[in-house]
Amino acid sequence: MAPATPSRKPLMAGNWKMNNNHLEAIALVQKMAFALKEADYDAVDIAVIPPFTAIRSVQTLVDADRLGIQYGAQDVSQHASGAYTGEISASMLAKLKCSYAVVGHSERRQYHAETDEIVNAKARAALAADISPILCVGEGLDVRKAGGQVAHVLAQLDGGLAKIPADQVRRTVIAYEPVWAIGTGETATPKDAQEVCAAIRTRLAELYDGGSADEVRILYGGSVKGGNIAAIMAQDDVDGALVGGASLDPGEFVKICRYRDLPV
Ligand SMILES: O=C[C@H](O)COP(=O)(O)O
Repeated sequence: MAPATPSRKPLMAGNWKMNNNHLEAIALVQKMAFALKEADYDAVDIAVIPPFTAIRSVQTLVDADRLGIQYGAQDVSQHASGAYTGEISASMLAKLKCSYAVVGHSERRQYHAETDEIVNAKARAALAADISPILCVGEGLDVRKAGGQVAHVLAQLDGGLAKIPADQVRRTVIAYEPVWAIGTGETATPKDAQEVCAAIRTRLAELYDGGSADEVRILYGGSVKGGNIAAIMAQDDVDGALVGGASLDPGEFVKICRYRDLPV
């Protein structure tokens, strides 16, 4: 597919998962902000995805210091409001000025039995609140070994994007995260990542149109670190990364954001 265009500004999103209380979150964002320069924000969208309990603290810090760091949530309810104990609605996240909500992360699919239908409802709830969903897709090791990764991922994509119109898909971010590469130290090769990300973009063009497909950012996730990000970002259809473990280390995450300075 076509190489990245200026309309696809790269996105580096740090998914902290269940790490960092609100005080630790403030300290981590302060360290990142101290290291990041204006030119970094110009080149790349940089986001942190803290636990719900830390979002308000991150917002306060970002607002007070006028930081260029964006932020989002790790999940969002499919419901608008009501008797859903423990859930957080998209409008609540919008009130905290979240730019993103991760939906369908493999850990949610695996430990909370989230289906493509639920993931789709969450993505639509986020979009209705003007929040960009980061829709995660990815195959397990058994599927990869059988060579079924593209079919598996495209089925998740079709399900996750159901009833989302073209004007909204442009604001959606897709994250390709092979489950076998998450937190394992195993990274997909750049070629593996490109194969699936290119297939995702081709499917977007089939479901919508070439223009929309060209605008959607497709991230890679799975053991991304400073040592492998440059080669991953050199792939035509990879527009950024959803970073887990390495995003907890401000020095490493800033290095990832500055992938252009690293050798491929
Ligand atoms: O959301 C992030 C991904 O699950 C990747 O996590 P990881 O970088 O720790 O492998």
